[in-house]
Amino acid sequence: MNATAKPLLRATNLVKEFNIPGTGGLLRKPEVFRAVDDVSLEVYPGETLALVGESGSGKSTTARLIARLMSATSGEIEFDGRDVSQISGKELHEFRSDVQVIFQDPYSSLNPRHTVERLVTAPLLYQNREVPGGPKRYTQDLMARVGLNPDHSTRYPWQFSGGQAQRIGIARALAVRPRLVVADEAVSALDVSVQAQVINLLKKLQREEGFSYLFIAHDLAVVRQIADRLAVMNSGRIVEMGERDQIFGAPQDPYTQRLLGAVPRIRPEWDAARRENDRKRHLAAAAASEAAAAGSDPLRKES
Ligand SMILES: Nc1ncnc2c1ncn2[C@@H]1O[C@H](COP(=O)(O)OP(=O)(O)OP(=O)(O)O)[C@@H](O)[C@H]1O
Repeated sequence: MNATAKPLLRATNLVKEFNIPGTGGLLRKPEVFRAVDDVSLEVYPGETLALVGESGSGKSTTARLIARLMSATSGEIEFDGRDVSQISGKELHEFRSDVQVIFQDPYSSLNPRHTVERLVTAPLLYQNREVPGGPKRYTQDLMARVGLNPDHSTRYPWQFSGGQAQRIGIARALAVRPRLVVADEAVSALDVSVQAQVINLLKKLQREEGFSYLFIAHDLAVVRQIADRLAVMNSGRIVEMGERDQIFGAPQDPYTQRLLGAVPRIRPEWDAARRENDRKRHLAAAAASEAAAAGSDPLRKES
């Protein structure tokens, strides 16, 4: 990375703690679990920073803090030189044009009752922004850009395959011309061949638009194809950060060495439980995102 470039995003000493019910009976006090523990990172204009680590290492929570879908317990987030850690209302709306999220499961993050046209133009309409050329034309142009048939703009998400539905999610993220796209396991649910096509699409769109990615993934083969730099997370902390080739070629931290040496395998039943858990969390996050775009601040509702 160019040492003189200014970061687009800077997160400093981010901490997120969750209260979890205590074990051992009703009278036990809740315990505090620190999911994100003093995370600092920077994302530069036009680059892809991949956040990698095993399941539960805190990647998604970090992504949500950065996208302001969840409030941090402490720490700071600067976007384009401005502190956005505490913004709300109109400022938070504006921030949502700059930072968009693509979720893992398009079927649960896209409202099944809305047509592609409504889904794709909603972020603009929420922000009272004009839809250039009108909703239909704008949607169709975006659909063509993400490799979907523009004639299908009046269809619903469930009428598309998984890979196509994820392209709708990508089109929706692009509709507001963001400067940072947070891709949270955006290709993890797709078959390998579809995955490769969507990764190529994500790279092409970045070349065309010049935005940055914070790319959350546990699959190192995927990360290798897309990342410029990597930040490796373990138990809520970043244990190593650097250029992709340097980390893949000569990982320094023992955890990174283990991660690269043995991609963790999980039993199918655990995977199913994890996906269900993911699905619920993504639904909640998508609802929070829609509520935020619609004008209410989801952070106020958070316990
Ligand atoms: N709302 C919540 N309440 C309590 N604990 C949570 C909550 N969200 C996440 N966690 C916990 O925080 C830890 C980090 O979760 P996170 O989803 O950020 O990890 P991850 O690296 O993205 O893993 P995965 O790929 O499985 O989602 C996990 O132990 C998770 O169970």
